[in-house]
Amino acid sequence: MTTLFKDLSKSKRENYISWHDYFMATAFLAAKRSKDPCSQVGACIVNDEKKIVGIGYNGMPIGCSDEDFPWSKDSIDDLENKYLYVCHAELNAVLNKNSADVKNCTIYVGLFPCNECAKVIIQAGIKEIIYLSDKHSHKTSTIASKRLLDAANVKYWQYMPQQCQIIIDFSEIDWNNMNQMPQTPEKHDVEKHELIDSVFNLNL
Ligand SMILES: O=c1ccn([C@H]2C[C@H](O)[C@@H](COP(=O)(O)O)O2)c(=O)[nH]1
Ligand SMILES: [Zn+2]
Repeated sequence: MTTLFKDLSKSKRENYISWHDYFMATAFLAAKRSKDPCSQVGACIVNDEKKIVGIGYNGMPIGCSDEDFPWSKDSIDDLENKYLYVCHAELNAVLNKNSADVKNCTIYVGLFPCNECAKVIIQAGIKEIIYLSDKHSHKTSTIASKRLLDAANVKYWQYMPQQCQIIIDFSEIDWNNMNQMPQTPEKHDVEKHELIDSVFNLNL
């Protein structure tokens, strides 16, 4: 008898995330590391093989403590505002690159790049910017940025994610399966077991 039903075990999952959502979500995940109380920005650089070659978020330079440098933005003393000190997400993503260069790459970023980042993007050879928010579009730094990017033929466009939320749920993992210890446990299996124990101890 021929079956009228599709064998689900043989079909691929349908609700996997798109490339654009994946790279933008990666930028957003990086932004979660930011200490900026007002704007957490993340950037993710991707090459033409869809490989991530750089990730960054806005933060104080190495050796400049997040505790000692200011995070405010409206002190009358410029030296007490973050702007003179913080490294922007795009700069960090380029500097953190794990490839020889980022020529012809695309950068995914939560906030439209400022003029300083536009210069870095252009000089690094990045050819496309995909951004979410343009909340500083009225600022001279954004207007100058667009002028630079237009002149240098760097494409930019605003992305609307296909899913408004992507939830990372660590408890989705198949703990039961991971818990099956082999007869002669390898070192990594013991570590896995310890991890499971510590997760359960945290009541996750
Ligand atoms: O191209 C950019 C522009 C800004 N940022 C960072 C720098 C600051 O930490 C915040 C902006 O702070 P506001 O309070 O929204 O002015 O965003 C960046 O990483 N890249
Ligand atoms: Zn910038």
